[in-house]
Amino acid sequence: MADQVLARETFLLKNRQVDVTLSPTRLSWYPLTAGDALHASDANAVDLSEVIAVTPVEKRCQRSKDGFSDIELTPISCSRFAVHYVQKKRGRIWRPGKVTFKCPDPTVCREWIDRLQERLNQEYLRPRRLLVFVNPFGGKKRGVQIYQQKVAPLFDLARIKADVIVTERAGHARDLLQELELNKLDGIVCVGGDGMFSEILNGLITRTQQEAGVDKDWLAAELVRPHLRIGIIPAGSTDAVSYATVGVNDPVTSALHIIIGDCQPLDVSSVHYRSQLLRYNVSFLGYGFYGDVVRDSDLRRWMGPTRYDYSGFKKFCRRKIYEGEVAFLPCSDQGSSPYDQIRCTEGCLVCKQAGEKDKPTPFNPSEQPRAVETFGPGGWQRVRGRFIAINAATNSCACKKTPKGVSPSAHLADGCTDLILIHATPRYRFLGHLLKHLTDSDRFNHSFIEVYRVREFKFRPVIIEETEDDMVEDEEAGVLSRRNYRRNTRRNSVWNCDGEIIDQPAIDVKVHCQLIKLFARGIEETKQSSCWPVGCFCA
Ligand SMILES: Nc1ncnc2c1ncn2[C@@H]1O[C@H](COP(=O)(O)OP(=O)(O)OP(=O)(O)O)[C@@H](O)[C@H]1O
Repeated sequence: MADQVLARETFLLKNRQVDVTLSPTRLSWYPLTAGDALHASDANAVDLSEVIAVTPVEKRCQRSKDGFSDIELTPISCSRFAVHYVQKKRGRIWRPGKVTFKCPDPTVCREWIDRLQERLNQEYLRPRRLLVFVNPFGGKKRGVQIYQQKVAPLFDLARIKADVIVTERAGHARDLLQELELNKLDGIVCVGGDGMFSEILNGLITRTQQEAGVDKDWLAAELVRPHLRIGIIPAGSTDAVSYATVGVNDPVTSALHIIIGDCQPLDVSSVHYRSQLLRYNVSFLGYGFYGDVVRDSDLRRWMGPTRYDYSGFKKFCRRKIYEGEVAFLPCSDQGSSPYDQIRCTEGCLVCKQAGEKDKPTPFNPSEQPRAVETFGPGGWQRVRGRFIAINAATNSCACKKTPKGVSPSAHLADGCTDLILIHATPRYRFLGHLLKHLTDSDRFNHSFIEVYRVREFKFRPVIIEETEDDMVEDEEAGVLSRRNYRRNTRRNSVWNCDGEIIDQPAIDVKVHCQLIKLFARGIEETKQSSCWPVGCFCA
């Protein structure tokens, strides 16, 4: 099928004759004259799935040939068409590329444009109509500029109709998603950071459950998958979701993934407090250190992205300890582990198998039980301890600061989250663990860290009584003075839920396998494979 020739013609490319062939999946061209090889940097084939658009080039300016006026420009009409396609650069960056063919006559040119356009129309995953939300205040406040200058021209080129809404307040996009007509859309795009993405995610899933009559507050509910895909144009401070699903935080790359209709399923965790849904989450949940950092940094938004460094340093110096109990339901796939070094890349087999196993069952509202399970039986395990941090990484959570992520082997769509328990330990050891996030080394190889791949977990904080024993133990470790010990053990932390704050410490979390789909394709393998998962300093 791939070798079948649909059309073949001789055209001019940069004034050289080329033999152009169209197959069902590729457009390729080769120089006809021996020794007339194309320049090494010129492509000589493109996959039709990665063609952005085909456009006629009606007129072209050429220098007059009379020899008297070099600078005089004469428009001449000619028969040309341009094929715009995705060019892959270093470090998983994509850019639009263009090749222009000159045809023997206008009829042939028209025929080729129609033929190529027809093939593109058959790419049914490509979006035709999108709803775009732009956060004008995310990251460096360049959301509107990024959309207008880098994204809108590409959407126009690809003939995508975009309805653009610039948000006026926090929560605006989430509220609009409850009322707007979504039926005619092929996807929703957010221009902003992780907080903005979280709004769209929560708005879309909530709307879908409402329409399907699913009780979102019921922890055991089988949630219904939204039919719309979400696209992320990164314009925030961290852009962790973009890093984890595309590999870079580059607006043009993400726009091109949207245009060609890439599709990446993604796990979503629902976070509950008692019998109430608090939020949906896709990447990171952190209590203790990371909860304190997000709470502190939220008060310093005026500092821009550097607020995370400042608050991180401050909270590291404080090193608070929180006591509590974690119960979790381990992943049913015995072969999958956070230590297995199997990285989730484009076309990941682990995610594929999880998706096949976890086909959604039709929803029946009459079957909803109301009982709320606490620390349930049936495979549940518990760990009680004094923790610096309790983290859950539903994907690698890679970002610029942590190129390989919080949990490098976590998967985008395996229905599990990696639960990382960091027990109380002296500062220098915790620092050793944190520094490993900057390198390739195994960040879990410490006696004070336990990691489990789980489908569900619950956390209950414990306000501990101070005992002599505890204090002696801490003093022996040389970590905390009595005064600090009292100060450090009394208060609860908050949860950092994809960069937003959840105040209730006692939460129940359940991962919903492949609940949503993004316009992305996962982390592409590159020749510089050591640079996984991108954003890596050498990319
Ligand atoms: N018009 C607006 N005015 C004020 N806040 C807004 C507006 N639109 C959205 N928001 C809120 O701004 C918050 C932060 O936005 P966003 O995530 O885009 O940027 P960021 O926090 O800088 O990036 P990141 O989350 O990647 O660190 C979001 O929680 C969102 O709800």
